[in-house]
Amino acid sequence: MNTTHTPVLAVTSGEPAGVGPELCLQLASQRWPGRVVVLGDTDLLAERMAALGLTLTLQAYRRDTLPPPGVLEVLDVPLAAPVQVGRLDTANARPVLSMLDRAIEGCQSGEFDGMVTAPVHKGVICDAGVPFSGHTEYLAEATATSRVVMMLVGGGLRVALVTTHLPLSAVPGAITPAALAETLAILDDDLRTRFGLPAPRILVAGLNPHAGEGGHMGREEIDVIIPVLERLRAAGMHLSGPLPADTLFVPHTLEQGDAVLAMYHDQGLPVLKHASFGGGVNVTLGLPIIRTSVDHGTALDLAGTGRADPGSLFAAVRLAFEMAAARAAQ
Ligand SMILES: NC(=O)C1=CN([C@@H]2O[C@H](COP(=O)(O)OP(=O)(O)OC[C@H]3O[C@@H](n4cnc5c(N)ncnc54)[C@H](O)[C@@H]3O)[C@@H](O)[C@H]2O)C=CC1
Ligand SMILES: NCC(=O)COP(=O)(O)O
Repeated sequence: MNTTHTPVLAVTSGEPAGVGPELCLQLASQRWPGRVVVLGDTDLLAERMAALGLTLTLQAYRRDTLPPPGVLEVLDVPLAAPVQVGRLDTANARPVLSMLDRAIEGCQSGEFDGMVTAPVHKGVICDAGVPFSGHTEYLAEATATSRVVMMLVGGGLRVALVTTHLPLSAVPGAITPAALAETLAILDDDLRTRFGLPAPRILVAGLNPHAGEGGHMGREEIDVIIPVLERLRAAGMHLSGPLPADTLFVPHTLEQGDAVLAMYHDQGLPVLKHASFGGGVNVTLGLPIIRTSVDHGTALDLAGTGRADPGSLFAAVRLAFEMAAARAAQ
C-alpha cells in the first residue's frame, strides 16, 4: 500500500427527510483510518445537529486540505426545498441523485477511494419522474457495468442475490443461465479478491419450495440452476446446491459455505437482517468502484429523534476502508 496516501471515502447522506443526515453526523464521533467526507446539504446538517443538541464542527471539504481531527468534512450538495423531518418531498429527489452522481464521479476520477450510501427513498425518486429501483442498479448504469451483485454481510453471514429489485412475478423469468453464471462469476471473484477467500465455497439456493422437489414443485432447478452449477463446478468453483432455501440457513449447512447465493431479495435478506439488523452492510460486487451501504431504509418514523442506530453506517464505512486498503495492497 502507498503509505503516503490517506484514503478518502464519500458518504452520501441520502433522503433528507429520513435518518441519513443524522446518522452521518455521528460519523464524527468515531476515529477512522482516513478521511470521511459527507455529501449533503450543509444547512440541513447544521439544522439537524442543532435540533439533536450535537456539538461538532462541520467544515467545507477541500480536496487538498486535510481537516483537523474531530471535524466533519461536508461536500455541499444543496437541496431544492426545505425539509420537514419524516415528510417526503419530490422536489428534493434530484439533489439526492446529485449526491450519488458526485460521489460516483469522484470515485471514478480517483478523488475518492470508495463511496458509502445512507438510505434513499426509492418511491419518492420514482414519484419525481426518475425511474429508480435502487443504488445498486443506478450504480451499474452510471458505471456502464452490465451486471453487478448485491451482497449483504452481517451476523456471521454473507448473502448475495441473483435478482434485486423486481416484482416477485418477474423473478423466475430473470433466473436465466446467463444471469446465474455471471452472478456466480462475480461473487466468486470478489470473494477472492476483495474478501481474501482463496477458494470460496458458495451455497446456492433453489428457487422453488424444496428446490423444486425433483420437478414436482417447479422446474427452474432442473432446467436452469443444476446445469449452470455443473458447468461452473467443472470449471473449478466450489458450489453446493441447489439447496432448499428453508433449510439452507440452518447452522450445520451454513458452516459448509463462505457465502449464500439467494435467488431473490426476500429469500435471502430477511434471514440476514434477522441475524444482523443494525450492524449489517450492503456491498455492491462487480463494480469498478467500491460501494458499501447501510442495511436499513430511510426510517422516516425515527427521523429527527436521534434514536436511529448508527451501527450499520459505521460498519459500512469500516468495510469500505478495509476494501480500499485491500485494493491498494494488490
Ligand atoms: N440503502 C438504501 O437506500 C435502502 C433504502 N430503503 C428504502 O427505505 C424506505 C423505507 O423502507 P422500510 O421498508 O420502511 O425500511 P426501514 O429500514 O426504513 O424501516 C424498517 C424498520 O426499521 C427501523 N429502522 C430502520 N433503520 C433503523 C436504524 N438505523 N436504527 C433503528 N431502527 C431502524 C424503522 O424505524 C422501521 O421500524 C423504502 O423506500 C426503501 O426502499 C430500504 C433499504 C435500504
Ligand atoms: N434491501 C436492500 C435495498 O433496498 C438497498 O438497495 P440499494 O439501494 O443498495 O440498491
